[in-house]
Amino acid sequence: MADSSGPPAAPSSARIRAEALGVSFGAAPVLRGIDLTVSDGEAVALLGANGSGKSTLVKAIVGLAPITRGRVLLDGRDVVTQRRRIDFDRIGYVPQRLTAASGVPATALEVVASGLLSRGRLRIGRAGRERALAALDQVGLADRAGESVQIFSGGQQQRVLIARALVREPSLLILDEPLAGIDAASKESLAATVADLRARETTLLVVLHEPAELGPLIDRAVVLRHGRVVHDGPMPRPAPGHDAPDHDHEHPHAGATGPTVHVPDLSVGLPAEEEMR
Ligand SMILES: Nc1ncnc2c1ncn2[C@@H]1O[C@H](COP(=O)(O)OP(=O)(O)OP(=O)(O)O)[C@@H](O)[C@H]1O
Repeated sequence: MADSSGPPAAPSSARIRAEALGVSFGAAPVLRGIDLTVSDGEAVALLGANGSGKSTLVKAIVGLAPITRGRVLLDGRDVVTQRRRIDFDRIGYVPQRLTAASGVPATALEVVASGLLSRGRLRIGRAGRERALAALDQVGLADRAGESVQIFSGGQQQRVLIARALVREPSLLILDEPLAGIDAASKESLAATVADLRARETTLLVVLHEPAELGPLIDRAVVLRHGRVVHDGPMPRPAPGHDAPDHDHEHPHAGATGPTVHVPDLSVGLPAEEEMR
């Protein structure tokens, strides 16, 4: 069986481990030999220009992108060959640019409680509702629990979706651009949620658009460029001009306290953000 004859498990502290990971869509390689480790309790940001492969990498990590080379281990288990042995109940994933409003009228509480429906559990019950309310409280929306998500702003809907992931009390949470295109109040609330998760020692992998986002809450940044890791270390500090589309060079940062880092193009993708509005 693949489970018993598979390669040896990763060190126990590694929640996520990508080894020489390659993903291709048809003939087009999107990830080209990614090595990445996220250890237990770490908060790691994934950065890079539009199209560099960030979403594809997080999808591959949860087994939703076709792995053509290398492997991904979650808690030491291969996401392809040992998938059934991975405890996905403790792993939360919030994809990019979804809305919580599907066209079916549902309250925020109902959307969050739906995160508990799994393994044939078709009823939520009072305890489930209390957990859903607690998760909404974690994202600052407990007072809106009974309202329809259809009237929520994009940022509030994003917070509801994060609450739906949090209701299972995940010990590992993967967020794909949670701050993209959302209002200032929701950004502030999500930063507070992330601080709360850090206090609970939740392991985090968060795709971000700019290095400054969530800065002090992040332990390490991994920067992708054209499907490769070009930086894995302290959060880059882009100087003025670093967000120009053609900017890509190496130089020391005057007065920087941390090490000099290679800062690739981290340009903000305004069109993508506007899609959210
Ligand atoms: N299902 C797919 N089929 C074909 N190509 C895809 C698919 N998913 C992603 N790609 C391509 O892979 C490349 C990387 O896309 P990805 O969404 O991972 O980038 P990203 O870094 O997350 O970008 P953004 O910051 O704009 O979200 C893009 O060129 C994209 O068009």
